[in-house]
Amino acid sequence: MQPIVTLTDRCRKCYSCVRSCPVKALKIEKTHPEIIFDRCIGCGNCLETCPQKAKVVADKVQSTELYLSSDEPVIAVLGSSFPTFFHHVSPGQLASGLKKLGFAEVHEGAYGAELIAPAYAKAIEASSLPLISSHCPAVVDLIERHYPKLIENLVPVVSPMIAMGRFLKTSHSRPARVIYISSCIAAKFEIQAEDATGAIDIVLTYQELDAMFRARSISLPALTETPFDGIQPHQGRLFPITTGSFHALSIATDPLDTDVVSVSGEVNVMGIIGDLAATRITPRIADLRFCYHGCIGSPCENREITEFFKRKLIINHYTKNFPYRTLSKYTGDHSRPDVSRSFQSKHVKLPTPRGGDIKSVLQTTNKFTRKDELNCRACGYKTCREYAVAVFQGLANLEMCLPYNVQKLEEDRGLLIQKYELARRELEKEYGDEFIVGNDEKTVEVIDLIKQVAPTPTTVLIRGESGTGKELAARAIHKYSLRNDKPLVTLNCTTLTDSLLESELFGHRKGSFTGALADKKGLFEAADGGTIFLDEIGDITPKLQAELLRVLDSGEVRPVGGTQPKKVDVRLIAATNKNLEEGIRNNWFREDLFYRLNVFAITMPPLRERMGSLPLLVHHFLEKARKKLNKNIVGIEDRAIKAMLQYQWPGNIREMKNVLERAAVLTHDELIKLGNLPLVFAENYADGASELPDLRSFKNEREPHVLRVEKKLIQRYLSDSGGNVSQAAKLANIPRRTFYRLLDKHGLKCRSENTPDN
Ligand SMILES: Nc1ncnc2c1ncn2[C@@H]1O[C@H](COP(=O)(O)OP(=O)(O)OP(=O)(O)O)[C@@H](O)[C@H]1O
Repeated sequence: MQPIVTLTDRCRKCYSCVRSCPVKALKIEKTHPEIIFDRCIGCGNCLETCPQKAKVVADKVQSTELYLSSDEPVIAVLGSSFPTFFHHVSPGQLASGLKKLGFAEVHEGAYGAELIAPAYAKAIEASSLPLISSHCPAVVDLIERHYPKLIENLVPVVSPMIAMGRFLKTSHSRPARVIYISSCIAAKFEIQAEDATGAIDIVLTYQELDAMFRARSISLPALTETPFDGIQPHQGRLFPITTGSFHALSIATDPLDTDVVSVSGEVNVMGIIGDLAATRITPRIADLRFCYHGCIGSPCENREITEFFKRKLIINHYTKNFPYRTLSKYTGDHSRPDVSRSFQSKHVKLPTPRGGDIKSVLQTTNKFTRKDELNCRACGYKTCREYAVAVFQGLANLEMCLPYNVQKLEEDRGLLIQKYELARRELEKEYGDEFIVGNDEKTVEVIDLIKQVAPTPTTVLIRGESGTGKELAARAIHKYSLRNDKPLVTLNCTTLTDSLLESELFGHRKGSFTGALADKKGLFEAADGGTIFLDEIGDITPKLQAELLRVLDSGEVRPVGGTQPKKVDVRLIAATNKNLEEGIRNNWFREDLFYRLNVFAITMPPLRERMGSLPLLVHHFLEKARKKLNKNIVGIEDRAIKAMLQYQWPGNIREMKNVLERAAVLTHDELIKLGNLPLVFAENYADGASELPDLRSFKNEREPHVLRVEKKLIQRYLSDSGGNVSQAAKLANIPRRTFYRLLDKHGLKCRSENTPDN
């Protein structure tokens, strides 16, 4: 497992980590920036700067506990900055706490600096090249991964931590585990490096150790002191503070000496590395530490006290004496461990952009001239060009450019407003100011019910066959309710899958399922204060039925993947053309939900039961068609209305609306004629004509017969021509276009220009 992990659900893509990463070791994935460990130097900046704490140190407490519960002795080594983190207790109390946790021995890591000091002296003596200290693992990684040219300048010696590990492991006759406790994130990476593996088993942070004490209810201030077990360090204790490494490593310095430089902190280190790489400077030794103020300034250090106080604590610790009972195995005539180390290039070359590549990325993000390059750094890169290179190399993506995104959002917003406006106009056309048209007994009854229930908060279940005006009724209820200044949100439950429907209704939290890229409000929330209309309620699954029932009972919605419920004030209107009672009997609809919905039921009568309103409806729909088609239609002939009255309508009013719209399209007159209606009307009309004495006239009676003969003739020509329309038209001696018109008029189709199917 890598030492740093990303908690993707916490990430809010603010790019703080990208901004703070000195080597741009982050690749932007869909939901979060992911660390590219081949480039990462383990400086821990991303941990420190993430406002959401989405980047965290991989937990090593569990693996430590596992070692502690094994038969092997486990040795604790306290990093040299430990007095700054555990400054409220004495070193002896800390040692007692560690023993209570089960550690067999406690050592000071500062001794490691003393172990490597002679090797440093030798290296400095022998080298003709400017040397770079190799005790800071972040600096080593920086050189190995990003400045391989400087590898030969690294002091070929391990860090104090690895020296300690090697020392302890070689001093033990039987296998022992070594846990190093420090504030250094890079140390967690260092123990995985090929040339350093095996010396240290786990690097724990001070915070992790503190958590172990708390988990076991060990109160350090209440403990009596226990002596340390290793060799007591001296000047090594100064190692964590700036320039302290000179004392610790016995490097002679003089303030006037430009041959020895000591630098700490990212900006200074990056600067000096640049100078060294460009051979602008050639000191004898450059002592570099990536953290500001040295090892007491690392990301996992105690942030509650200042660096000045920490420095004082380290110096106090250096001058103080505390109990040590050095085990004999460490004092004997043992050999010093091998502290040599080699380094290799771990540089991964990224693709280099060519001439036009950068320009094309810049242009994609609306940067056409130098002036357009704002270099605002919101993406995390210093300049737009640096960012464009990162996009080209696949590290960054276009979404990261804030000015581009703002502009895009503005444009999208404009487009959405346009689309919304179009959709609104369409709805307006469809339902608009329209109220339920009709003066027959059943329609009047329905209108009365609507007027009664509308101003109340009662849930309404609208039932009726397809196209009988259920949605129209729902809109009327909302319109006449006290909520009409708030939204009416409608949803057709058949159009979505179960899971999408759930998230559509109740919303979802980011990451709750694939594709949930951000938090989303559900329709219940969108309808807060208003009305929600759930059409085709009979189509929702039992799981969703249960959830809906819960919402209706509690008045609270819980987004998918969320834990916090939210109160909503929504009036529910549901509609269905299904037989819900049958659903209860056959177990596809919950009885409790049915009663919850069926508080007030309105059944929309089918058209066949509203024939008294047919003339009114006809005029209403013709008026709509007139507006829609922008055609001057003044009315409809009596015969057509009578034919419509005679027709055996199913229940669907929409069908009648469509018949009239089609007629309005076909007519060349200002008047809709019987002939403009589908043939079946004329045929029916003829069959029932005897019942309509006032319509008897030669002309009226002749028309349906003529139509029938016309249809038969067309069918015969088609059959004689083997279904070929051009040939059929020739046989009939009429233009092809006229033949096609006749086919359309009689509802005839030619099978791929072959045989008629009617
Ligand atoms: N009484 C009426 N007055 C005016 N227009 C009506 C009437 N009844 C239905 N309509 C019109 O018929 C069409 C179908 O109505 P609506 O969509 O409300 O029916 P529905 O029962 O909800 O249909 P579905 O079952 O297909 O969802 C709409 O264009 C509507 O305006």
